[in-house]
Amino acid sequence: MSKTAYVRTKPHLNIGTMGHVDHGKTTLTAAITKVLSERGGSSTSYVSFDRIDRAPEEAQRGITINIAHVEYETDTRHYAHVDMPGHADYIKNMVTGAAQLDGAILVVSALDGIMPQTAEHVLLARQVGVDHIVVALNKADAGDPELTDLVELEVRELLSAHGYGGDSVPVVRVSGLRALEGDPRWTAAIEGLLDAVDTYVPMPVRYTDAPFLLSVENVLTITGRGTVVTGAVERGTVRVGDRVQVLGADIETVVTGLETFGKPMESAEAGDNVALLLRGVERDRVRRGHVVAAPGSVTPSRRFTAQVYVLSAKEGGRSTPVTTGYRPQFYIRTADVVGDVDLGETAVARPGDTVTMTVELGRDVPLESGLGFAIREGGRTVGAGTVTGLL
Ligand SMILES: Nc1nc2c(ncn2[C@@H]2O[C@H](COP(=O)(O)OP(=O)(O)OP(=O)(O)O)[C@@H](O)[C@H]2O)c(=O)[nH]1
Ligand SMILES: [Mg+2]
Repeated sequence: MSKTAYVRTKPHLNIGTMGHVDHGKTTLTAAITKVLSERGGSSTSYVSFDRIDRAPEEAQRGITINIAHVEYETDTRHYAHVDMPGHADYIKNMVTGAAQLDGAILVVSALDGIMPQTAEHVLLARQVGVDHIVVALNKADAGDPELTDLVELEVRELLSAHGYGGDSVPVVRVSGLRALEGDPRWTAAIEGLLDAVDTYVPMPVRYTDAPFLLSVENVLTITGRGTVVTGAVERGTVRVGDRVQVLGADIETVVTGLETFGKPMESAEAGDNVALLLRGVERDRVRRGHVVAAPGSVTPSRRFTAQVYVLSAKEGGRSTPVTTGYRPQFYIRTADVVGDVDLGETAVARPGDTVTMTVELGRDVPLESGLGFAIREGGRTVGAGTVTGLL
């Protein structure tokens, strides 16, 4: 563990790259850190492509599987950036990662245009509450300008169709590859992209005064120190020495260490990406999807009413209706839980319908009105909903 403490000098935001497989998300992520690391006065370190795509399984298959986090700093902000997987199988990770995003960079290859996962990621971003998207039209070095114009129109239309105001969304033509090579035209384009992110993605409201809550994304063991959970602080503040409850594991313990990007910190607040060292907790007691919270501040439950949009077949959803007794997976914060659907008098929900339903989950999870979730079945997203009441 590094000894240099994290110093909060600029507002912190969580953003990430999303988009179809091979459109250049990881290359662009590396290019952003390179351009910023070479800019005077920035504390950003360059993170190479290989270090972002680093899990052994990823190198073998050449696709991003786990969500990689990098950090960088512009003149006005500190960003944690998740490089999200493009492959359809890894949407589950994407749901987890995107849930914490204040904004996203949608990467679209100027050569290929909109592909199935481009559309799916925009839809998911909407569902998990990402309100601001900036588009990187990547591979602009290789694309024909007129075709690139068409791709831009297409992307704006897609964004408008999902309520993102496609006419006003910044679309920046970039080349992650050429910027990594240091070509001045394309490093300038990366600067332009970052300016668009700085100005277009607003600083979100952070609920720092609320009781602490963090949904566990990952669990690790640090030899000699104990069990660490990682994730984004959803609300509140946590300090070293604070008592916390781990919902799902039924444990109450004390936070004995706090870190962000390998740097120790005294206190973490809403929006921060952190690792929490938990006293005396065995590694296998805690899992992704559990929630760490201020003791007594949340009560898990399993029955709720929800407003749900059932995706149409065109959006990658089902082609047949959903009926009472349907039993899909519910993705709530970082949890993935099976649930029974009761449609009451409606009885049938057709693809494309918005319906009210009652859900009974397979286990208790912290729920509250207004919480968003995704419904998945057989590896694809089939619905998106919001909790309207607890039963
Ligand atoms: N010409 C050109 N090629 C690029 C550019 N950016 C990326 N590529 C190439 O496109 C391929 C895919 O790039 P990645 O960065 O791995 O794409 P990705 O979106 O992260 O892919 P997944 O993580 O598997 O979804 C690689 O061969 C890159 O070298 C670019 O700006 N211009
Ligand atoms: Mg990648």
